[in-house]
Amino acid sequence: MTAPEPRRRAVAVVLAGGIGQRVGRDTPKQLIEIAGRTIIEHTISVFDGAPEIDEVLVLMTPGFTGEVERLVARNGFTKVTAVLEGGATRTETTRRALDALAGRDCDVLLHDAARPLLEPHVITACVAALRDHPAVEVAIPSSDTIVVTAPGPDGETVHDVPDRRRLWRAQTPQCFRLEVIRDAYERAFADPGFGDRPATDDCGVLLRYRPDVPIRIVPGSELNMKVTHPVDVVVAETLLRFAAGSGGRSPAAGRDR
Ligand SMILES: Nc1ccn([C@@H]2O[C@H](COP(=O)(O)OP(=O)(O)OP(=O)(O)O)[C@@H](O)[C@H]2O)c(=O)n1
Ligand SMILES: C[C@](O)(CO)[C@H](O)COP(=O)(O)O
Repeated sequence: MTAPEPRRRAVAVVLAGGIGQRVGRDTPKQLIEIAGRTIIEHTISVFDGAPEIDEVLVLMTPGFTGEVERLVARNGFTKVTAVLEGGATRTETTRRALDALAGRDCDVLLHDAARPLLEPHVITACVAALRDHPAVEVAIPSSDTIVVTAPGPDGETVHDVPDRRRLWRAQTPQCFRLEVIRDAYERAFADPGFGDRPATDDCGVLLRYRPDVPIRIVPGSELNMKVTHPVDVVVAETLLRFAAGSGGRSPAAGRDR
């Protein structure tokens, strides 16, 4: 019997380079305090405490890296090796992270700082899936019907209603063998047409520039919401307090389509 291959080093990248325009506060939304800690502290804490994660890299909004370094020191997050400045878009922030890891032999888990409710079992499933798959996307089946629109004479009109059984909502982390996602990003940034259609996630960049690489789905969770709009701050706070008071029992249990 052959021994299983040792797993590669796993680096979590916390993407926190945004300003949180839609939440509309004076400071980046990842610095909003909910349930006793800032959003970014909740997020880093999940990775810092995950046995499968060897290292955490944080990309923060320019002007706020010192603030995050203070939070890292205050919490004693031992796996954080660097807090770097993010770029002007999420994609540029990802690229900076990938450049910082150039030449390393590792897997990378790219995660939105704005998803502070990530559950440890999802990280476990992602790292396990990376043993056999070069790319992994965390997603949940869509419980809403999704419609495709087209511009009509009086505004947007419904053009198509795709089969919901094949529709999923992408979350993060999105996880890759480093060399695979670095290659996709190099191709993307060399393509003058890359900016024509904004890339909203990293698996989308891989699909577009390395369509030969299959992307494996790992089930996410309704709990792993993204704090995007003002109401999400209230929802995330409620869920975090519930999770803290329920001994880890997930309020997302019982999800269905
Ligand atoms: N230049 C950017 C923009 C976004 N992000 C990060 O990507 C994640 C998802 O992005 P989003 O929710 O859109 O955050 P913001 O860009 O901050 O929000 P908004 O679009 O409302 O300004 C967030 O953790 C955000 O900090 C990033 O690292 N660098
Ligand atoms: C990556 C992502 O969270 C997957 O759902 C999402 O696309 C990020 O979008 P945003 O507009 O940058 O928040």
